Amino acid sequence: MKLSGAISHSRADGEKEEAEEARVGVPPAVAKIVVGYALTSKKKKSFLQAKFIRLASNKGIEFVAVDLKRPLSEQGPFDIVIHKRVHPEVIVLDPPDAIEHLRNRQSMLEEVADLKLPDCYGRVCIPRQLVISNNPTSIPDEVTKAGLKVPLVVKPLVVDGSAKSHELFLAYDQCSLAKLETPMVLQEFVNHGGILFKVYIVGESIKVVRRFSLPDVTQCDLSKISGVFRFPRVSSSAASAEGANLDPTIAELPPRPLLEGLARELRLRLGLRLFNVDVIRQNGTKDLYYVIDINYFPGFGKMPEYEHIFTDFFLDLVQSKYKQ
Ligand SMILES: Nc1ncnc2c1ncn2[C@@H]1O[C@H](COP(=O)(O)OP(=O)(O)OP(=O)(O)O)[C@@H](O)[C@H]1O
Ligand SMILES: O=P(O)(O)O[C@H]1[C@H](O)[C@@H](O)[C@H](OP(=O)(O)O)[C@@H](OP(=O)(O)O)[C@H]1O
Ligand SMILES: [Mg+2]
Ligand SMILES: [Mg+2]
Repeated sequence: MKLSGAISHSRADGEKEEAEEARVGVPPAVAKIVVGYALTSKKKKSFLQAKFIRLASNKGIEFVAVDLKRPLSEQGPFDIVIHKRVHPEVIVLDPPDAIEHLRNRQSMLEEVADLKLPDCYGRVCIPRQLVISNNPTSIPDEVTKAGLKVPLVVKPLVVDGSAKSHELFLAYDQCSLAKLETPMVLQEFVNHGGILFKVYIVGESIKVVRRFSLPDVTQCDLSKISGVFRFPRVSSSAASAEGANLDPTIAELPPRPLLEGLARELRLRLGLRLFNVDVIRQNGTKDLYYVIDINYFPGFGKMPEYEHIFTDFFLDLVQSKYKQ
């Protein structure tokens, strides 16, 4: 099969003809790269948009669903396989172990905490956080012992693509935390002027966009409010922060060299090529950044120019394999 072999040249003639017949809408002369995908139907809808399929098809790239119930060796042949499921037969892009690392909100940020980036363009760190695995009644003590300050963002420990794993709360006091479901991560809330930077990484390309985020919490809020409050997925909402009339000092993008260094290091340390990083800048500072979330294969369909970035990425992947 074609997973580790060269593109169409490795096929027997009969096999080649059969494969080309199955490629609806792709002229045989340009059909060169078959990308197998094993994605949830939600992910398929957000990623495989008509415009992208058209553009890729014009450049000889075709997408074929991987049938998870059949051995991969009976399918394809594929040049590239993309997936967002741990599936033992398919270890192509990216390694399941490396993806697994991002399915836990504690391990996902460990590499960022260990980074030693030069700080000429700013510092990058992570908020203080604590994992609570069981016995919610001991939470207030554990929080005090860990020296965590309210407000706290409460996040499910495991991120598995379900809506529940994106159900987040903001806690204004420690006592109310006892009623929440474990295992969870308690992360210090960092005031950041209500703007978040989503840094998308596709191989060596990076693309950064602004998104709306949670507003700052003041000392006055803290003295008046108590309890835990569920909050919606602010940064994924349809309204874009890109066109909004934002305070330039808050909305100014992080320096490009800082993001490039961060992306390069994370790509190497995580061993992943398709992910995004949520970055905020602490309010009142010019250069103190926090990474609060890393997502494997996020909503790339919302990344500007994703069709071109992915098409180039796939072409580069295949070309470098040839060179090797
Ligand atoms: N430590 C923090 N300080 C300030 N705001 C935060 C913090 N953590 C999360 N937020 C806010 O909550 C939002 C959701 O948090 P997070 O990105 O961790 O959740 P998620 O469910 O993994 O989101 P995504 O849809 O990006 O996967 C962030 O986009 C940001 O607006
Ligand atoms: O487009 P951004 O703002 O980056 O948000 C993404 C999240 O970060 C991803 O975690 C979502 O994917 P999962 O729901 O599979 O985790 C992803 O789901 P999607 O691919 O269905 O759009 C998005 O919600
Ligand atoms: Mg996020
Ligand atoms: Mg996330």
